[in-house]
Amino acid sequence: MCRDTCSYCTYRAEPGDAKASMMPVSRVRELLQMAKRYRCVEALFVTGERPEERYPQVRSWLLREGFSGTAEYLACCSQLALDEGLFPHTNAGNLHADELHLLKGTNVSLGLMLESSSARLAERGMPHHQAPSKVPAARLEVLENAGRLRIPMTTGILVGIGETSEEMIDSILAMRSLHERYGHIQEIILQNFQPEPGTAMGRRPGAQAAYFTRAVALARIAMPDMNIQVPPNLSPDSYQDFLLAGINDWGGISPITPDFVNPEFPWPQLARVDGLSRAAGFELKCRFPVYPEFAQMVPQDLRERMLPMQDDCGLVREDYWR
Ligand SMILES: O=c1nc2n(C[C@H](O)[C@H](O)[C@H](O)CO)c3cc(O)ccc3cc-2c(=O)[nH]1
Ligand SMILES: C[C@H]1O[C@@H](n2cnc3c(N)ncnc32)[C@H](O)[C@@H]1O
Ligand code: MET
Ligand code: SF4
Repeated sequence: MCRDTCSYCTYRAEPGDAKASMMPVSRVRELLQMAKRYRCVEALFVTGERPEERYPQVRSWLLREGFSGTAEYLACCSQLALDEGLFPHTNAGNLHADELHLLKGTNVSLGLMLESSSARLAERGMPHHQAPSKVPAARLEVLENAGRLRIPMTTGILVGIGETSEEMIDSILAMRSLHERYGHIQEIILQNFQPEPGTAMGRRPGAQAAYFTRAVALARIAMPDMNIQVPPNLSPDSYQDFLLAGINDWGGISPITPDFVNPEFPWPQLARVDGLSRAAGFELKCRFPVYPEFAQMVPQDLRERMLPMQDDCGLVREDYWR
């Protein structure tokens, strides 16, 4: 559940919908244990935006479980992940500075998509009209607070939701400026919009492949040293285009859970991603949810947990699982 209503989102639910529930902590623990058995490294926590502000049912559920809000619940889940030997990365939308500070204690990095720097997309008839958290000034403020708190951040844009190409370019430059000011953007995701059945934008065309690939190339040209990710499940036929355009990251692939944000898009086989990356001249490696060059921003107790699994480059040791 979520206090926002983005026109492209199939993830959010209203109380009473079949899929509307917060995952009980016991279920979270179960999934984490399964994830460890499947050799996962990262636990990605994603929630709606402050659902307790909109729905009393959510607030009472959280209180019954012993949490003052979604952020406390996520801090608890993140600690469980650490206890099971996984490394948490949380994206709960806009968080207050005290909540960012709380989650920095258990997360090696946090995520918040800028989506777009265009305020026009929040006007009537546009995808963010009913999503106050997606007003660019609000998102930029959270990303700046994260910079002041020295939290390694993953951000990104959603491409093809009705922005003009000028607005798409401005969004790339806005992310670059953030990083120039605070030096905390560890990674940028370029996510292509895919229409989800049943949503307000369900009958719109998805991001055009050529336009999206050009956005990727522009991001690479604007930020030669940035880590740039395209999720592999949303464009299964264009891997080599993205590699040529300049990405160096495929994001997470889960062996145990679907992509709850785009449930129609199955995760690819690792062997296929590996094979296509290799054919384009790249080597697929396993990373932690914090890039090595940002690890010094991570609290020392968390950093120490990574040490036994790390190779000389700060990536996950190839022989760790043998
Ligand atoms: O590296 C990240 N990947 C994130 N991803 C990317 C994910 O790995 C997938 O590649 C895409 O969601 C594909 O739909 C998310 C996926 C979700 O299903 C929901 C939220 C996110 C948010 C992040 C994030 O904060 N950081
Ligand atoms: C978790 C992230 O998933 C993205 N997201 C939400 N809905 C969609 C969709 N229909 N298609 C592609 N990406 C989407 C947003 O960018 C959000 O921040
Ligand atoms: N609700 C948050 C956001 O839109 C987290 C991901 S969307 C499922 O930023
Ligand atoms: S994309 Fe995130 S903020 Fe928007 S409705 Fe979905 S869960 Fe809420």
